[in-house]
Amino acid sequence: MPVDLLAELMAGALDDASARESALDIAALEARALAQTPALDALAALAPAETVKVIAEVKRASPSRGELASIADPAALASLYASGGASAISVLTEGRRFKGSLADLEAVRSAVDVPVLRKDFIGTEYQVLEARASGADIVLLIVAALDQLTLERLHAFTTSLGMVALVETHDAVEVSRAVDIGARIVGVNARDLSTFELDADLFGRLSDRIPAGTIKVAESAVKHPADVAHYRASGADVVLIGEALVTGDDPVTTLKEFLSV
Ligand SMILES: O=P(O)(O)OC[C@@H](O)[C@@H](O)c1c[nH]c2ccccc12
Repeated sequence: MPVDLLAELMAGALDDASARESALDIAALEARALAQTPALDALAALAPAETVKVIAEVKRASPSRGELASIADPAALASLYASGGASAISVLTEGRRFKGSLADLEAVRSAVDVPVLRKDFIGTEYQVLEARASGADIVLLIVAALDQLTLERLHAFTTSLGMVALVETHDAVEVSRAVDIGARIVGVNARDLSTFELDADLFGRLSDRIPAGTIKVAESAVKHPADVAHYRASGADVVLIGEALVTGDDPVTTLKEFLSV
């Protein structure tokens, strides 16, 4: 039986969050979250427009691709992304396999004035509060990693904090589960998080199942401008790009090329 990598990533992220919780309890964390400047309006920032939008990701490594970039200064990279025209910045905060942290998220938050996404394996209210306390405006909720009641509860909790969730799917059943909880932003990840296989046509096959009025995000597998054009032609409002931006020499130019398809 193949090891379920998504389950492993989720279990690791939950363990790490429990360790942080023994140093800062949920009441103290909540106080920090509520003391933050209110979340930015990510629905407005990512709203469908005449041209495609990009969420640019700060990503040092991944389990499927290994080391990608050292990124000594995530704030500086995020500023470049914003100046290149990114509509939001995604920050991987998972430490074990993606080599990110909440400190990265905080650094990015103070460097840019576009919405910031906490990209992690989120399964508890504690992690959602951490996102807000570190300045996130958007959190990732991965449908495949959550049972429907938990998904619904975390989605409602995210909204109650003034944030919005990017609800990530990978098949038709998951898209209907996202729609059922009233997701306003639905992502389709071309990468299967259990096997890491890529399917760049998956977004196109699922796109029509996402109702009008929902922001449609195509995630992963963009290497060239033609890949952005492909997602756009299949109905993507927003494309989420990591590897191609962190491994290229010049993220601003790369981003501009992606945005001009
Ligand atoms: O580096 P890429 O292929 O451009 O992919 C970015 C992003 O879609 C990917 O990092 C991602 C999408 N969903 C996730 C969930 C967890 C961790 C990572 C991800």
